[in-house]
Amino acid sequence: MSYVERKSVLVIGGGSVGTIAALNLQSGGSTDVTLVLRSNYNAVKENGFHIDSCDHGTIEGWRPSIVRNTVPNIIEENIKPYDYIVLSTKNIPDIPPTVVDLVQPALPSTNTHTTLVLIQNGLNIEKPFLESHPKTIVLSGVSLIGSAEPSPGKIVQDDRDRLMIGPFANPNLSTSSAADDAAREFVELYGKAGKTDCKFSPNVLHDRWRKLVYNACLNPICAITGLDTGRIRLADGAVDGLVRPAMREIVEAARKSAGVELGDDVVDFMLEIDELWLYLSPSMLADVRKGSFLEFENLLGEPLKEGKKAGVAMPTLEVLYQIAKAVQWRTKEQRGLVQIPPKRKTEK
Ligand SMILES: NC(=O)C1=CN([C@@H]2O[C@H](COP(=O)(O)OP(=O)(O)OC[C@H]3O[C@@H](n4cnc5c(N)ncnc54)[C@H](OP(=O)(O)O)[C@@H]3O)[C@@H](O)[C@H]2O)C=CC1
Ligand SMILES: CC(C)(CO)C(=O)C(=O)O
Repeated sequence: MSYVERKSVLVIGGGSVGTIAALNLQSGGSTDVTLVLRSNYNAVKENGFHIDSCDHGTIEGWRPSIVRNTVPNIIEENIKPYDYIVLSTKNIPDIPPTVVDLVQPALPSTNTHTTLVLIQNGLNIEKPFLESHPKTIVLSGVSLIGSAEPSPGKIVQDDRDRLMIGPFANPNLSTSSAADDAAREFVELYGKAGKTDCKFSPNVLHDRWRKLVYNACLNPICAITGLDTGRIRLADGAVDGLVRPAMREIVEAARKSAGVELGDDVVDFMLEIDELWLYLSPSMLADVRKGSFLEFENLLGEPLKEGKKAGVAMPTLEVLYQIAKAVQWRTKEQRGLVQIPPKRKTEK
């Protein structure tokens, strides 16, 4: 009888993307998944997840092996280091806790066993971990899923899960072959149930810049205007006046700052990647509607910074960035994170 070693996976962030990741990993039958929840913890603990998925169908009352509302402290709780930690929270470096602080209890700085998988949008998201956890293999997960959590514990996935996994470059590791092996193994575990399209994709920088043509442009434009990707295509002049110029700036920034050639057709491709009649709300629009903080630094700020450093003129992205920052400030005020002087009448 052959013995197949089970893998332990900790998924931190059981929202729209993380729950589907946990479901794929658990359904494959070779992993034990622990899922860390926050605002939906009570709802899921009581009733499980209600999942309505174009890949998995409708599932009522789903739970992974373990559900908890804190990140395990593996030393204090005497837990064996996880084989993989998947981070699928929003990545919002301007709002505490940082992702490094969040993961730390389950991933000591000296870790060499656990592979960290970042299924998150944006650029330079691996950089803080390369400093805090120099010997940890960090994988990039670029996801093309369309998924939302309209109420706590209810996950609606209406666009197929396509996930590209590859290792982030890590100058602290002497060879890249262990990272390649970890990425390939994760792809196998994730796709084992046969419900998803998960691929090994070694050119992480290319994949991330390509996705930014969408996320740095449509996410903030939809979030700021309140229009989904179908309506923005129908709105008077918005595509030619706003979306295309923003997308072209990203294409140029990718070329000049990272040597990444995205090809002439990428703007049209990203504009039409969602069928118009899906009226898809990008995750940043969903966040504005929920009054949540925006992931604008990694999706917009980082590519803008890299492009400007390389001498690319990025006037559209600059304005989008400044507006997104003001929207973030509005949420900070609503949540009591900033204090303003009281309103006064003009003194005569
Ligand atoms: N949604 C989509 O279709 C797509 C999203 N992405 C990317 O995937 C990543 C995840 O996005 P998405 O799933 O949409 O986000 P969601 O907001 O739906 O889910 C994130 C989850 O992480 C939880 N979380 C956040 N911070 C913490 C914390 N400190 N401790 C514990 N839990 C925490 C949130 O809890 P709480 O509810 O309390 O905030 C929430 O449950 C993002 O980078 C996004 O850009 C990529 C492709 C498509
Ligand atoms: C556009 C989409 C849904 C791509 O899969 C995404 O990345 C997001 O909503 O942030």
